[in-house]
Amino acid sequence: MTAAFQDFYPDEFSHCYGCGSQNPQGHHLKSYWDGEETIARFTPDAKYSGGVPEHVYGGMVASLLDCHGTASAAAFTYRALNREMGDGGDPVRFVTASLKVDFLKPTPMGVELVVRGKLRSIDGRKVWVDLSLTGNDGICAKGEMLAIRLRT
Ligand SMILES: CCCCC/C=C\C/C=C\C/C=C\C/C=C\CCCC(=O)SCCNC(=O)CCNC(=O)[C@H](O)C(C)(C)COP(=O)(O)OP(=O)(O)OC[C@H]1O[C@@H](n2cnc3c(N)ncnc32)[C@H](O)[C@@H]1OP(=O)(O)O
Repeated sequence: MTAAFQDFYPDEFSHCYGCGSQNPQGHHLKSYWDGEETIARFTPDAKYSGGVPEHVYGGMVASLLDCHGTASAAAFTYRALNREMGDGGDPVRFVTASLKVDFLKPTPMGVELVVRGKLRSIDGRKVWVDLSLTGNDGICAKGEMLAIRLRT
């Protein structure tokens, strides 16, 4: 089975509520390559409802974009450096500096959501990632992330 980007986070940095393997209460989001883009799939539990039970609340949408975006920034950088995650070299780790979310329409509850990441540009430690979240009827939210590579 293909490893997710988050599977390469060391345990001590894997406590993120959205994507950390060491957080038993967390969502454990997993991100993968999909050609030149990245992809993650997630079906929120019914308790993450918005104003009505049929819709997912905006914080969950932002959280999915956030965690998928930072993982994608790392993946895009490894690929740009012609490296593989877990290659034993200097780790490439990112945190979110800025995340803009446009909520285009309500995000449906009870269906698998698909989060996609596309590299816009890399400039030194700064990586811009374009994000989208799709429900069963098209794109519900778009995101623009600036991720910053942590100094090692
Ligand atoms: C943040 C905690 C650090 C501890 C985490 C430790 C380890 C993490 C390890 C691995 C990560 C692995 C997995 C990630 C897991 C989950 C991630 C989930 C996603 C998140 O949930 S993550 C949490 C939310 N996230 C934060 O909690 C960040 C708080 N923040 C900071 O920790 C600093 O702010 C930082 C590091 C971002 C930058 O600090 P810094 O000192 O390294 O760099 P500096 O300030 O020099 O910025 C360098 C260049 O970025 C430009 N720049 C910076 N910020 C900008 C902004 N907002 N808008 C436009 N441009 C900006 C500057 O203008 C400059 O540009 P230029 O080079 O052109 O001058």
